[in-house]
Amino acid sequence: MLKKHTPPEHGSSETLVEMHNAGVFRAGRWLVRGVDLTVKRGEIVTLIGPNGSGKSTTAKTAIGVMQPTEGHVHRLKKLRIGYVPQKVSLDWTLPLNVERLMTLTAPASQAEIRTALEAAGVGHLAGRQVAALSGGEFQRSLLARALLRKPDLLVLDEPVQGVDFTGEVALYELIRDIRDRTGCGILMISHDLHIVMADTDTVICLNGHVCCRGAPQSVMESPEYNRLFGARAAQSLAVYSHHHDHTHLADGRVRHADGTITEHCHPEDGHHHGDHDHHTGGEEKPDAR
Ligand SMILES: Nc1ncnc2c1ncn2[C@@H]1O[C@H](COP(=O)(O)OP(=O)(O)OP(=O)(O)O)[C@@H](O)[C@H]1O
Repeated sequence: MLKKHTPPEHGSSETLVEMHNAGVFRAGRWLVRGVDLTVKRGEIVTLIGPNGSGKSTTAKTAIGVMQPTEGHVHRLKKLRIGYVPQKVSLDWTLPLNVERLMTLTAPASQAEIRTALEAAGVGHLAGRQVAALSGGEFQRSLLARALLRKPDLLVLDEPVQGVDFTGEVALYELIRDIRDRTGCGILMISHDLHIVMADTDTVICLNGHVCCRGAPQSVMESPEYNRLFGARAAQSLAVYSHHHDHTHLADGRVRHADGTITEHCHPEDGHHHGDHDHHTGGEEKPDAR
């Protein structure tokens, strides 16, 4: 199992990227305007907002894939960025295994690939055809590819797309663990409004401009958020926080809170009442039920 590092103190940590009053004008209109955003080392910032509200545009501008028309973007010198885009263009009819997927965009050694896949909880899938992966396994493989760069800043555009609720929860845990282990900063985009991970330090709600921002709880309660998404969305927006009471090992067996190991989960196994942390990486894989 990989060793966890204590996350750095957010207050004193280095700023990785900073946007001041950034605006992007394309095809005769402003896609976003007036965006202020900061991501520090060890911090998780989540962009939420409806379709077309400018979340991807903001993230791409933050990492330099798109240039702002007005305002400023400052990135730390020699910032290493790991980016998982919203869409990945792959020819799904061609044979491609996970190991090869890892080196499509940049070369990497076998050892680096193995370490990254294990860190993303998919070490056992190296030889698997990409077309045969589940939604969660595919997202984890993309995450592993981004980790290959040993990023200071990880930018994840809808990392839980195509993943069911429990898989989503497990992926959020993995993302938090990556932050804890590496101390990287994370800029994450979420289009699903029903769950924002508890470890998010700041939620920025976009609607062509910054509608509101703050800690997840304060955004949920803000009148701007409620006006934009309505009372129903506000009711369903949950801040996710829980402990697992069991751990899935790489060979498929399950280790329980009392240390016993069984072939499968017990029907009564829960996700909300454990008293120990759920671990990912190393010889263990996260609970992705
Ligand atoms: N290069 C571009 N030129 C013109 N319009 C663009 C460009 N890129 C994005 N847009 C438009 O800008 C708007 C914001 O797009 P963006 O992808 O940032 O939204 P989003 O909030 O990430 O949406 P979604 O939740 O659907 O992914 C959309 O209407 C999109 O069509």
